[in-house]
Amino acid sequence: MAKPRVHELAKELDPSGKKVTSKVILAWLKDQGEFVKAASSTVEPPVARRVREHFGAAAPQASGGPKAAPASRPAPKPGPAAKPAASGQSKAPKPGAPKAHSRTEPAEPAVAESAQAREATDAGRPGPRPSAPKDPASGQAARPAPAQGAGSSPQAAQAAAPASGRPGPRPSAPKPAAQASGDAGPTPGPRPGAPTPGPRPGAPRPGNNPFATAQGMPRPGGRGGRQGGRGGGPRPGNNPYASAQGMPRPGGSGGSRPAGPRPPQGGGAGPRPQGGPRPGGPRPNPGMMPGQSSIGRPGAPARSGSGGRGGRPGGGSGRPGAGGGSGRPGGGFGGARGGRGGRGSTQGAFGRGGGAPRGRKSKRAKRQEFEQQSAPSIGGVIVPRGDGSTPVRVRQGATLTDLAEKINANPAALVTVLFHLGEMATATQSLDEDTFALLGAELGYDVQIVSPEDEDRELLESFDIDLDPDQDDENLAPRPPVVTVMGHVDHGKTKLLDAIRSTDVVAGEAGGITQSIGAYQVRVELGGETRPITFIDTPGHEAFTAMRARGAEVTDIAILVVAADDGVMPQTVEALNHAQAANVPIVVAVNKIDKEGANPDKIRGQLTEYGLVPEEYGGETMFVDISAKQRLHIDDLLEAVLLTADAALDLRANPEMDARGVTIEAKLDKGRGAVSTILVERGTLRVGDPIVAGSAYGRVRAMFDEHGQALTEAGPARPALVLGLTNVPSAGDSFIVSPDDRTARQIADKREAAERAALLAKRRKRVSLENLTDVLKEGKVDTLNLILKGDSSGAVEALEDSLLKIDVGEEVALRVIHRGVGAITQNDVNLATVDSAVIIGFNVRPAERVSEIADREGVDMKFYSVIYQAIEDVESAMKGMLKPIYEEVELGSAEIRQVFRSSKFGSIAGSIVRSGIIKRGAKARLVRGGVVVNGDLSIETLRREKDDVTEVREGYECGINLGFKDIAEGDVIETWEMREKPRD
Ligand SMILES: Nc1nc2c(ncn2[C@@H]2O[C@H](COP(=O)(O)OP(=O)(O)OP(=O)(O)O)[C@@H](O)[C@H]2O)c(=O)[nH]1
Repeated sequence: MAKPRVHELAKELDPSGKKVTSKVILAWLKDQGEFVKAASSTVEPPVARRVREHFGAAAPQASGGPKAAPASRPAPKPGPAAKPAASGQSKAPKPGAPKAHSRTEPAEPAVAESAQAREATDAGRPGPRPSAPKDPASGQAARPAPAQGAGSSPQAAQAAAPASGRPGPRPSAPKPAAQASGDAGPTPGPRPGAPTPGPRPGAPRPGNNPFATAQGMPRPGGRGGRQGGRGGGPRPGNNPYASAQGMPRPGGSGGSRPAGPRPPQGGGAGPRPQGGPRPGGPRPNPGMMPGQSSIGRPGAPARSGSGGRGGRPGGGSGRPGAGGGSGRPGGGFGGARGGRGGRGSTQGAFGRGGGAPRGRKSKRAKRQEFEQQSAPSIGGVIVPRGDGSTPVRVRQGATLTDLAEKINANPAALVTVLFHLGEMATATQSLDEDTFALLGAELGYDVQIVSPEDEDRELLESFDIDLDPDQDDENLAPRPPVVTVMGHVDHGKTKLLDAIRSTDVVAGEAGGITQSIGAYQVRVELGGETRPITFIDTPGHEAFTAMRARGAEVTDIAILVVAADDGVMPQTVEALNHAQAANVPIVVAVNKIDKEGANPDKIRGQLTEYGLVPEEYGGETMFVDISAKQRLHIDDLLEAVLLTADAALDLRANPEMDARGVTIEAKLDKGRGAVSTILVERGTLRVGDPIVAGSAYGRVRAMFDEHGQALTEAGPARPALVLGLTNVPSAGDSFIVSPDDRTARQIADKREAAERAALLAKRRKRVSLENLTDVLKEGKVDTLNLILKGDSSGAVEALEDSLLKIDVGEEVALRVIHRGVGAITQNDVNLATVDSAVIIGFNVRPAERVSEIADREGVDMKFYSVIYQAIEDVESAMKGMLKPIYEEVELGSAEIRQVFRSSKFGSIAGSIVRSGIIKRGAKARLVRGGVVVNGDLSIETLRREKDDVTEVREGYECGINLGFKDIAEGDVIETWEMREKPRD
């Protein structure tokens, strides 16, 4: 619908052009605060409607014509009308009646109805209108302000107001003249703060300017009385749909203040506007926002129900203007809305909308209050409290944030609580079990750390991998026993294992056991049948216990070696204790019976004291006298092993399932990558199977047995060398065949994350408030943190064991914070940076660019190829006696681009110098994939083109002869020289 122009409206309203001229309308509109410039200006439909209402009523009257028609009246607000009706005044229209007026429509019928409405409204309009008395003299002033709220349609006012003797008849009907003069605005409704609806300032209200951005925006407060006619509702501007219109104005006492709490207005004289928020009205709430409240709240009376209140005569109510209840008194727009509200739609929606949130908020607030009341306050923070035994499961290496998530607390609050308990930790720092226990006890939770085994089990279960052994008899088949040899130092364990290896009845066919793969199988003749026995090739209970500590209980039977010439020694006892603790049956090998002074009976007697009673003494333990050196009675020993297994154990496993087992040993091989010796416990491992071992995963590329023979499959208790893992697992890591490669990778990743978290938990510095002072005081007391990297897990373990045996008194402690197989990585350097650790590389070198990072971070890296040197250095360093006589100074490195074989010179490395200088005669090492292939080389010859040179600089190509054949493209030649370094 096109927007009408002012002159069109004038013509429409008064075709004669005598009274209602464009000028008059313009003046009125300006007075109303509308932004209109000239007669040709368009006005928004709601404004046009108000013009029609105003002049539609006024013009005819003025002209003496019929009050007709075009009037599109504001909704006469049924509510107030209803009340008067109920009060018995005349034939008040029913609540619904005003509806007829709520439409902008020319209505002859409206005239008739409006009479009723008038009466009703007037009757119900108790309040003196402060603004009204202004100019009663007009004679036409009987017509009340159009803004008188619900019940006060202009028409009604016209007819009834003067006669009704209302206390404050409001001469609101602005006389055209007055309007024209601009000093007596129609002021549809007074406002509380503006009892006198004063003349409007001349400034046009921008609400009618479609380009104005500030329509209806807060206006400075000085406009108090101006818009009284708008009743309590905020002025909606000229756009009925603009949500931003009619925003509350700061300090504005103007009538547009929609629903804010107002001071009570006294008695009937109160200038309270119609429809304005009631003094005792609602507190501000979202529902009172302009645009909502203006309709929902002030307009509320428009509803038939609440209209009663709105229309209640002012007597005693102190709400003089309450009759207006509509809140949208004069505004045609508001009235129209009010009319809808009268049907309960808009009003209801907005009205409820205003109230509900308040209710919800209140509930929430109450709940929060309740929760806070029930929470303990420790260190001034609020933390939810458990009932003392509420179980909370957290993984190893969990942080306060993890715990906070489980108990629905704020991590920062937990940090505070912990601090008050004397422990300092950040929210994201991994904590150990004790700390969680402490915190849990304080807060009423039973914090349980999920054990690594449980965690792993849960992890595998999450991938639908069930670790429970198959107990179904039908599926089980006998398997060989797995045997570990234990005993005191030098009692002949290694010798015995060698002797056993040579007894393999089929070794001859396969060429004997050619390589040590960490475990091997021998076949033994017993009772006419050939039976295999699997031996773990790492003697000693340390390895056995280390495996157990990792959850790998692979050993079925232990052979306890005791030298007959020596007797039971401390480690003999330790070993038998470990075996007994693991419920592993023991077969005693009384060794060195060939030696003079050997007394096997003495051994039997001694061991009886430890619960190992020989069969010949009526016990259950088999003792076999042997000589490992002379390979005497080895068969008897193996037979005893089998007999013990048969007697004491049920060695069966299901070979028809996906394989599971344990990694016995693993290392990084120069040419073959990660090489792991695994022992299958159940099922059958086949080439091609995707497997995951600890945090290593991959596909079985190839398998070999201890004879170097390729295997296509390995059944229960079968040790095998496996190629194909992407990285090196740790000894004792269990392995499983996974459904697919992807699952294998995911499991490995998750295990790695768990390991990292556990490691972080372990290396948390245990500094507490109690011991902080001590630690500071003992500044000289330090811990030497070490990170060990080596080319095989065995080497790393050996190095660690040896290092930890170093005893340098109580002043200095040594801690291995990380160990691993393979090149030194950036992660290692990062860890060393955090914990001020020294990195020890045994036969390994840093990965690419890692030296640089270590240099930058000031991380010390030491490289060794002989264990005792490492031990010596560390020991000296700890004793403060390490005199750095020489230090290795890197000279430069070259990458081999091509290898030339010459019968005369051997292998020549066609290389390019990558960094520094390569000098003839310098010491060199050959590095392949981060692993030192040979660390004891030197640059024997150095050539540029065909010339012998003494040095070649970075970026140049050269030919290098290392005097070493096994060189390959991609290898790196690192050179260094030893320089004396003064001890600082
Ligand atoms: N006469 C004699 N000597 C033996 C016998 N068994 C081992 N030895 C010797 O005892 C010494 C130690 O033997 P190992 O097999 O290295 O003993 P071990 O228990 O493995 O020693 P550690 O690895 O140090 O724990 C070696 O010199 C062997 O030659 C034996 O039956 N008779």
